[in-house]
Formats: sequence, C-alpha cells, structure tokens
Amino acid sequence: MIVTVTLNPSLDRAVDVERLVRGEVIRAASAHLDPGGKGVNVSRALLANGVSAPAVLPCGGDEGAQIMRLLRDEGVDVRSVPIVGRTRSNITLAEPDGTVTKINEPGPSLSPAEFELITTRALTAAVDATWVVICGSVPPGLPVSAFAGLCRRVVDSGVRLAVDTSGPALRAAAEAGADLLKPNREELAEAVGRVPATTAEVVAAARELRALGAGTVLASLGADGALLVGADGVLAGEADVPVPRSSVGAGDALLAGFLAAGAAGADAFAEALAWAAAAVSLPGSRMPGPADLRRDLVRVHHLPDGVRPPNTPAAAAPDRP
Ligand SMILES: Nc1ncnc2c1ncn2[C@@H]1O[C@H](COP(=O)(O)OP(=O)(O)O)[C@@H](O)[C@H]1O
Ligand SMILES: O=P(O)(O)OC[C@H]1O[C@](O)(COP(=O)(O)O)[C@@H](O)[C@@H]1O
Repeated sequence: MIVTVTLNPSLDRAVDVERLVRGEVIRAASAHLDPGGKGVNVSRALLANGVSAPAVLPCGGDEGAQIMRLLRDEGVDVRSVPIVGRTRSNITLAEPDGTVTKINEPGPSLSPAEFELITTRALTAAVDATWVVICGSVPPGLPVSAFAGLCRRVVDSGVRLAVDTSGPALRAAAEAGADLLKPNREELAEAVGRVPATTAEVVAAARELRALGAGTVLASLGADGALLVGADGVLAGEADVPVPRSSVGAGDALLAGFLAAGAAGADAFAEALAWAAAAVSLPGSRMPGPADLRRDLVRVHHLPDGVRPPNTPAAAAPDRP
C-alpha cells in the first residue's frame, strides 16, 4: 500500500480549445472535470493499475465536496480532513498540438490544527504502507519548517518517503532525507538557483539534492523525457507519444509508475516513462490504466558514470548517448 498526501488539492477543469487567443471569446470543443492535485493523481493512477493507494487531503467548500465525490466514484480510498477554507479549482486550456496552458489558484491556507490533523491522518495510514508520497504545492502561509517537520516525521516512522513539490519545500524534503524526489526542470532550477539546461546540468542539480540528503532523484523533463539519478548512476529515458492530448498529470503518472514498479532500477524507470507517456495521450488529467500503456515506445539508456558539468572537455560531446 502507498499513501499519498496532497496538502493543496484542486478540482481540475480542462477545456479543449482549437487555438488560444488572448482577449477573444473562445468556444471550447469539450471539457473535462477531474479530482486533482499531485498526490490525488498519484493515488488515481496507482488505483487504476491495481495498487491500493489511500489519499490523505484537506477538503473544504463545494469544490472540496465535489473532489471527494469524484474520487469516491473512481473508488479511491479518501482520508479527508475537513477544513474551513475553500478547496481550489485549477484550469487547463489544451490545444490540439498538446500545448497546455495552466492557471493554478493558490488554494486555501490551513490552520495549525488542520495541518496537525492531516499529519496525524498521514502517519496513521503510513503504519501499513511501503511509501508515503507527499505531492504538490505547499498551501499559502504554511511555513517551510512545518512541511519539513511532516517529512521528518514520516522518515522517522521508518516508512519510505517520496516528495514532488516546488519552491523551498523541495530543498527541505531533501534535507529531511526523502528517499525519492520527483522535480521537473523548473522545480530543480528553484532548488539549486540556476536553470539546468543540459543533461549534465540536470544531473549536477539532482546530485546537489542528493548531497543535501535525498536518496534518488527522478527528474522529469517534459517532452525530453526523464533522468533517474541515484547511488547506482544515471539513467536517461523517453517515450514516444503518438498523439499528445494533455500533459497535465504526466509527472504524477511518472512517479506513480516508478513506485508501482518497485522504485529502483531500469525496469521501474521504463515503467514510469510508459505511465507518463500514456497520461500525455489522455485528455485532461485522466490517469492511465493498463490498457493505455505502450511499453514498446519506451527507450532507456545508461549514461556514462561521470556525466560532466558543462565547460569541461566532455561537455563538447552530445548530451545524450
Ligand atoms: N510532450 C511530451 N511528449 C512525451 N512525453 C512527455 C511529454 N510531456 C511530458 N512527457 C512525459 O511525462 C513526464 C512528466 O512530464 P513533466 O512535464 O516533466 O512533469 P510535470 O507534469 O511534473 O511538470 C516526462 O518526464 C515525460 O516522460
Ligand atoms: O500543487 P500545484 O503545484 O499547484 O499543482 C497542482 C496541479 O498539478 C496537477 O496535479 C498536475 O500535475 P503535473 O502536471 O505536474 O503532473 C494537477 O492535477 C493540479 O491542478
């Protein structure tokens, strides 16, 4: 069993539009409503592939009630904490070539008592779990020290911890000793204070997080695929997506696939890439099930041990083997 914690869930509304033009009335071709937030999506993806994954999340207002209804319709085991604030709605505008424009609300803040209740729910559920997965942005006003405290309490409980978050919370998770981090390129940039453009720079940034205390770093790079940076070396991989529909939730599917497949080694990495590619081929933030996976379209390569930083002689060679 894998427990997910989403501190800032959202009701995801995705609208398919022919072309995005600022300042005009745009008629949508179709619309999709999904329960969202990164941990929520990880739970949905795991469940769709037969892995039990209770979702711990705060829920408030009509949006919170609707998320709970949608999750229960999908069969997700929801461990919700009622909050005074109103759960947010996030909007995605998806164009036919797969380009997505996202508008994410900040979401409600949590009172100290609400945050403590979520922590207790997570630690209680963690007793039977192999992993606790804390995902998504940190609610407004929550001190990074509180987020770090949650991470440390999970690590101290002896359950493995995976974190996918943004801003200073990502560094805090590394320092707390998270076993697995799933940053995208922008999140890595925020964490290390520079934009990692090349493969070597992504590897260097991931190694910086490892040096802070993180175990493995699964860095997602959008259409460029992903890198797995761990104690055993570096793997690079990507998967073709014949018809991209929406990349919303692709990072969540990547993380879910990696965890479902054992969270170590080339096979788990390939599975992760297959889940992420399948998510990209689905509309909105729909999570893939077994019938959506195309493992034949995945490629994984070992990178040579010393992937060097830029401006060294080896950087003149092509980035990918
Ligand atoms: N346009 C795309 N084509 C192929 N694969 C993609 C595309 N966009 C995303 N992916 C896959 O989904 C994974 C997660 O996407 P990414 O955008 O990096 O994460 P996040 O959604 O967390 O920002 C990538 O590592 C890649 O494997
Ligand atoms: O918590 P954040 O960073 O605002 O992200 C929330 C959004 O991320 C998602 O989980 C999608 O995540 P990814 O596209 O990064 O995989 C949406 O469901 C949700 O609207």
